[in-house]
Order: sequence, then structure tokens, then C-alpha cells
Amino acid sequence: MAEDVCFGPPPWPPPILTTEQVRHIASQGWLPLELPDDLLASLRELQSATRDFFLRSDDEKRNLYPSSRGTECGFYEVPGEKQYLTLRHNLHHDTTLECHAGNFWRKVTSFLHRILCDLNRAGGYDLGAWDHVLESSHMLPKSASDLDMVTTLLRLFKYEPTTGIASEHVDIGLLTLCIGGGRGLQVLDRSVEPPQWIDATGPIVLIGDMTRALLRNQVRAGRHRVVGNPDGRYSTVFALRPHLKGTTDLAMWGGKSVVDTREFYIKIKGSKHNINATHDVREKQRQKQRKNGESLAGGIG
Ligand SMILES: O=C(O)CCC(=O)C(=O)O
Ligand SMILES: [Fe+2]
Repeated sequence: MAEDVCFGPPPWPPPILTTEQVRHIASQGWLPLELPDDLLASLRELQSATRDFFLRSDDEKRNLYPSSRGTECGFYEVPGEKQYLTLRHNLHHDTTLECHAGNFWRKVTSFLHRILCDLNRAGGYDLGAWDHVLESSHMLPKSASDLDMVTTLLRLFKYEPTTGIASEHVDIGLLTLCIGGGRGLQVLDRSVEPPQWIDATGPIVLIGDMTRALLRNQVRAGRHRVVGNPDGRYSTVFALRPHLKGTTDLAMWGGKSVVDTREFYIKIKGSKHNINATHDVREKQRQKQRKNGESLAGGIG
């Protein structure tokens, strides 16, 4: 007599990416992707709230979101280039902007988490390996109390017409989703020789340096830049970054050692210049890079 077999729900979500898409993102470090409807709906609401925010006076924007932690939190201006707001925690809970930011954050983190799982699935690694790295990252944090550990961020940009740019770089974190309005973002296509810059015309996912390092260079980090657009441009950038607490077991991805997560992250980051800092800060960081004999194309975002 046949035994009763009980099938529970699968422990992991089904794949998002096709085999071909996994191959593409691994070799290029970037992948244009259609967003699921519910994520797209949240994005539209956030984009409309973003435009309203940037309509405020510069003083209002500065007062509402004072910049802190260098460029890493609050409203920041790079004269002649861009303005941007980095959200890493709730500050004005009941505003339309933060409400939409919170909804978008929740949906985009689970979307990007699933893509990380797809990479692990393709490499034959445990799909649960990311859980620890993504601790406390799935919701917009309620307060600033854990910002030393929770590094994920949502960045809303307004680029100046023509002069609004970002120099070429790879992002430091795990995965970034960029959605820009109009031409501006370009990614480096390495399928041709020599590699060429091509326009990213829709939503695009980029692999960050931390994922490249965890996966032991089996995937590339996506090199990208922003070029001037005569009309200026808004963009929404969500950077999923690691939770910097405790240790990470590199054996999860076929490596050998257990590392202190923060130290590992800082080492990857190195002394690369910050492409979103003001010109004088960037120049100081570049000088440090020169002194260390590093490539000047080694910016991070
Ligand atoms: O604005 C964009 O589309 C991309 C910006 C970027 O690459 C970054 O801030 O790291
Ligand atoms: Fe970037």
C-alpha cells in the first residue's frame, strides 16, 4: 500500500530570474528587469511623493532632513550636479513621502532578496545564507538607533539638467535597484570588446561589491555611471546592503573562513572615493586613492 506523502509548502519562494537572466547578471553585474505590478504601484506612489518633496525650498528640505553621517543620511546637495535625499529610517512617520517609502522598502527588499536566492540557487548554495546578512533590513527602520548596523538605504535623486552626473563606479552593497526617469544611467556592457557604455532605459538591478566578494568573484559587480541629460532627471535608487553585526561564515558560499562582517565590508570598501560627495570631498578621497596606488575608476556608490 502506498504511504501517505505529505507535501508542505516549499521553504523558499520560487525563482524570479530565468537561467538566462542569472547568467546575464552574473557575467555583466547588471540586469534590466520588469518589476512586478505591486512593486511598480508602490514605486509610482513614491515617485510622485519624491517630486513633491523636491518642489519644496532648499531650506525646507534641509530642515526636514538634516544631513548626517557624511552623505549617508538626510538631504545632501552637490552644487551644479544633484540633490538627493537618503532615507535610512523614519523621521516624519506620518508623511506621504515616508509612508510610500516604507511600502516600497518592504516590497523591494523581498524582491531583491529573492534575486540573491536565485544567485545562490544557481551556485548550489544554501538559500538561507542571506537571512543573517539581511537581518533587520526588510522594513524601513523606525528609528536611527541601529544605523551603525543596518546600512540599507533608499536614495531619491534630482539631477540638474546637463551637468547632473555620477562618475563610473560599482555599488558597495549587495544589490541595487535603480529606476530613473529618462536617459542618464549607463551600464558597462562587457559582452563586447572593448566594453561599451549603454543606456539603461528601464529598471535595472546591479550587483554590489559585497555580493561579488561573498560569491568569490563568481559574479561581477555592475559598473555604471550617470551622464548628463538636458532635461535633468529624477531617479529612485534602493541599495540593499549588509547588516553589520557579528560574523559571516564564508563557507556558505564555498569559502573557508568565518569573518567579522563589519571588517569584511570595510575591507571591500577600501578607500574608494564616494561618487555622490561634494567636489572637494571627492578630490580628497581621490588623493588618498592615488597615494594608495589604486585605480581612479574605483569609485563607489
Ligand atoms: O541615479 C542613478 O540612476 C544611479 C545613481 C548611482 O549609481 C548611485 O548613487 O550609486
Ligand atoms: Fe551606483
